Amino acid sequence: MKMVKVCSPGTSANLGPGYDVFGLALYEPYDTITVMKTDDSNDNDNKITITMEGEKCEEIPTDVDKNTAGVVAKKMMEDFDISDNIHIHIEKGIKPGSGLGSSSASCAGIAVAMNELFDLKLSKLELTQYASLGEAVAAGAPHADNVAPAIFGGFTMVVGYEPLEILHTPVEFEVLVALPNIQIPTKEARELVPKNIPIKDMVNNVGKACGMVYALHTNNIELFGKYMMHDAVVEPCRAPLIEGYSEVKEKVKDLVYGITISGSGPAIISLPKKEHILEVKKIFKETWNCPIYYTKVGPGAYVLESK
Ligand SMILES: Nc1ncnc2c1ncn2[C@@H]1O[C@H](COP(=O)(O)OP(=O)(O)O)[C@@H](O)[C@H]1O
Ligand SMILES: N[C@@H](CCOP(=O)(O)O)C(=O)O
Repeated sequence: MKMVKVCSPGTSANLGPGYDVFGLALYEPYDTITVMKTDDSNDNDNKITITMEGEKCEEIPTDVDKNTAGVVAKKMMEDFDISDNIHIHIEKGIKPGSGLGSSSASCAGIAVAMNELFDLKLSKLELTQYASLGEAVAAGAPHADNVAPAIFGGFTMVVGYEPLEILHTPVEFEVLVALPNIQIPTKEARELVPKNIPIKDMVNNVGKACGMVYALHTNNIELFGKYMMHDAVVEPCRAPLIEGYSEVKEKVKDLVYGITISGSGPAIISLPKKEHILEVKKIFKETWNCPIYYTKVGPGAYVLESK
């Protein structure tokens, strides 16, 4: 095999009270990652080269140690004694700094592509472990709540980091996502998260997060959305970064099942009530005049082509 092309989804992490734990894979937007064996060796005698096209790609480093895909590919090559030269091409469909797991789509996509190209036979958990190394470069911490759904698809919970433990539930529902035209680097947004929290906020978040899992397993989207809106810890610190968000949340709270900041923002994820979709879209458009994705929960990264 000489090349593999993978589709790697955008993801929405946290979902309110599930900071660094909950994540959802989306059908749209997505990145496409191609990795190919090459005979070229470049000036730095580096075995990996990277090119990019698409959403704001001019802002993303192509240096192997700074690009999230490069970091993951390099570590996999070291661990499996891979001596081929490779070239990675990323078609960026997810704007960086979006809150839709742009950096992690590249991490997850390259892990899946390398696994296929070199027939490594890694499990999804092992792929998630490799992919989270790339997140450390983008966000300053190897948080796995984006890479887990990007690999497993559906809804995922990172129930432990050391060792990494993921629980996965396939779910089916629609989401309406607004992507306001600002960029919020995850690294900076993580600095706003309080280092200590009052016990009552911890009790609130654990309670609401448990309620969301119960709601998923009893197919109760209404309950899931209701609890998703009640993060007492992280959302209050980040909401001021997104102009208009608090007002929009108030305006649409009865028109959707739930609404919250996606990841570290600025994307906003909502669970729409079918009969109010147009009204909610209009409110998003009037406030942010920005791209809107009406999509649904989707699969994890998958191979599009290999030859
Ligand atoms: N392959 C990549 N795709 C996207 N961003 C990358 C990539 N490699 C490095 N980065 C860096 O990661 C940061 C974007 O990640 P992040 O702030 O987590 O945004 P998002 O919420 O969209 O994932 C930017 O500084 C970007 O330059
Ligand atoms: N749990 C992380 C999730 C960041 O998601 P992203 O899509 O903004 O990268 C956080 O909230 O910092």
